[in-house]
Amino acid sequence: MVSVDEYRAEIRSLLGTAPAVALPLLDCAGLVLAEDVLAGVSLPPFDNSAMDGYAVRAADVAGASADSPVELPVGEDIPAGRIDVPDLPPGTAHRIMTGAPLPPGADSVVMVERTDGGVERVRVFEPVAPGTHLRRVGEDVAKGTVALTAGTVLGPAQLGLASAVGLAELNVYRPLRVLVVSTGTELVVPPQPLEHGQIYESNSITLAAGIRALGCEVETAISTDDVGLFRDAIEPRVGEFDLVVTSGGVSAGAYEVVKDALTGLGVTFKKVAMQPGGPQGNGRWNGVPVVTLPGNPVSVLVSFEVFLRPALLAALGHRDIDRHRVRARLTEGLKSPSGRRQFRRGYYWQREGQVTGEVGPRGGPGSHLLAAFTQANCLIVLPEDVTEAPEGTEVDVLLL
Ligand SMILES: Nc1nc2c(c(=O)[nH]1)N[C@H]1C(S)=C(S)[C@@H](COP(=O)(O)OP(=O)(O)OC[C@H]3O[C@@H](n4cnc5c(N)ncnc54)[C@H](O)[C@@H]3O)O[C@H]1N2
Ligand code: MOO
Repeated sequence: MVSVDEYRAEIRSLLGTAPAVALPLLDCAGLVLAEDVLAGVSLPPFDNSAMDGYAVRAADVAGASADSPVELPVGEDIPAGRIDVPDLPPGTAHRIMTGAPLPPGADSVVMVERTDGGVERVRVFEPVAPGTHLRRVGEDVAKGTVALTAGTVLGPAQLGLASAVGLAELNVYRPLRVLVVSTGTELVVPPQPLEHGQIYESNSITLAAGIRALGCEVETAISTDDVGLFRDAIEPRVGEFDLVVTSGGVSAGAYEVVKDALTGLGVTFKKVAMQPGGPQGNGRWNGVPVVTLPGNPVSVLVSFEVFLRPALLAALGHRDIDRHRVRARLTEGLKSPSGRRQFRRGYYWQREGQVTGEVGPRGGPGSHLLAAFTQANCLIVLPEDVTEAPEGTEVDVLLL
């Protein structure tokens, strides 16, 4: 048996790191920047107005008040987008809009609300300090400096900034193309009718949804437990993918299609000291990384959480690959098999003012209890040397 930590490392090194690729900004959402981005322009690119109003010299309106306004002739209109910006002669104002370039000579902007809004001449009711309502060139980003560092996860703010500094594409770690294969002669794809002895297939949707949420591209396939049919259906497609993930057919019985088809082709099967998710396999099939998960739906989810999710995140360039881990007190006693790390589905909460949260199990240890998983918000971790954890025991909890 290999330990959970050894097997995690094995899957991580199997998946490696995806190559970098240039993608249009919107296709980069959720992906990780592969290299630093230098700002090709300053932000703001020029001194500009933060308000709709009048560009003035502060000295010209120094004595203004509601009772004795200062009246200035209005020279020109400077809407946002005007590129031939006229100078501001002393003793005059230009009408200016938010985002418009500050005319040379002006040192501040008076909001339109502090004036009579005049078009030919304007009466100003308040003085302004020099620099008021201005946004200075380079205040946000200076041209030539690093606007986004390699390793940044690209969300709305980061992609907006990339566009703001003039980029249409970014170099990101390429989303992996993953083939998810469910195996089992008993499997029926909804909404086909079900015979007694058959079940509806669910692992492919579980895995595809989990993998796609990380930013990968996913296709799914279903195979019976016939080794020949499995090889004929899947092998020709393997080369199109960066990773193949199978579920089912890896344990100890007869008709273990994945084990039977891939043993001797570069995939090795082993037992990991965990529950659920004990029977596992991985390797390369025609050079393509393959991870073979056990078939039980909860084993699939737990294996995804413990092995695949962190390895995929690392391959996609993420640094933060682990779920947040907190300590919590069990609200119910739990039993765990000796020598195995048990991951129980749980619900974690923290009362106001409480330092350590509380956690209660959702469903039993059975790896077929998929509905209970949907009620869970965490995995409770019971270490290898723990066989009994009474109510009140402090445990590690992985927040999902
Ligand atoms: N004699 C032993 N029997 C079993 C052992 C063992 O060590 N010795 N290990 C058990 C454990 S633990 C697990 S986990 C399973 C893993 O078995 P397989 O990977 O071979 O999975 P299957 O037998 O194909 O399926 C298990 C279970 O899950 C259902 N299943 C499979 N695929 C799907 C799917 N795509 N959607 C929904 N449900 C699926 C399948 O019908 C079975 O009920 O082996 C234990 N046995
Ligand atoms: O390891 Mo199996 O995944 O316990 O049910």
